[in-house]
Amino acid sequence: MNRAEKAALQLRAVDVLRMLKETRTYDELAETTGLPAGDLNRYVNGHVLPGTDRAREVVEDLGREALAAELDARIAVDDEGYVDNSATVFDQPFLDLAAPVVANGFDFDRPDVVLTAATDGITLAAALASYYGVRCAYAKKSKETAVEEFIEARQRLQSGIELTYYLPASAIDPGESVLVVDDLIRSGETQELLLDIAHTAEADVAGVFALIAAGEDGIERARGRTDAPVGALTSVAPTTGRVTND
Ligand SMILES: O=P(O)(O)OC[C@H]1O[C@H](OP(=O)(O)OP(=O)(O)O)[C@H](O)[C@@H]1O
Ligand SMILES: Nc1ncnc2[nH]cnc12
Repeated sequence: MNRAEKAALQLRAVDVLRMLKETRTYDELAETTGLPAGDLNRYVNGHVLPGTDRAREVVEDLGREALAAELDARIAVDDEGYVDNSATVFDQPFLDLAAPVVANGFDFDRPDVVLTAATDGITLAAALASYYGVRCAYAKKSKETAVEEFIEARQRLQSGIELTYYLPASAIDPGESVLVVDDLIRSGETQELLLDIAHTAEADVAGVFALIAAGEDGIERARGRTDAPVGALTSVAPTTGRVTND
């Protein structure tokens, strides 16, 4: 690891600790991390940087587990298994703090573009794009006025309804690397449409990520479409109720 990579890892660890500190006292943070409260205080306040080994532990293992627990505490699941994750997707500062943990915990290569589907994936995609310092793009269910050329992806859903997503063709250049993200993956149909868009754009796929997997079908479906890493931070049981897709 060269000096710059070491510094980047140390700074990411500080980001993770700051995210965890949002909802904890220093004593609680010491309990979560197994690190002394005094050291944690110095890291969080930016007076001292954690050593490389500590930084790696914080970023790769601890951060991911703690973030998953934080996410679980923020989501509500109704009796048919539908997820209300407004407390997460409406909280941009939380997602900004989550981004380094996601980026480092899932082995994604740094993309050129983070791609999602409007609407609920947008804040997560923005947080990851900002973390990587790259563009964020979102496909929509309608064509934006004044855009001349679109990439379209259409699919007939399990429900029988046809769904089309449109992305301005200028959003992704051939040969660019795309990280496909969404707040939630259930059937995987939305992610598949986004992967179709990446394919039409002649882009490479850096990975597929969702904050929440409702069942395993969507993750498996995405894995069938790419060799890049595919993952979700947490999972809930699949829906039991009527399947809707508006
Ligand atoms: O894996 P899937 O079965 O495709 O489901 C996941 C998709 O469903 C939700 O979006 P929705 O279509 O409800 O649109 P919204 O983001 O505008 O709410 C969610 O934000 C994902 O994009
Ligand atoms: N909020 C949600 N919960 C579970 N499955 C879904 N599929 C689409 N939106 C969903």
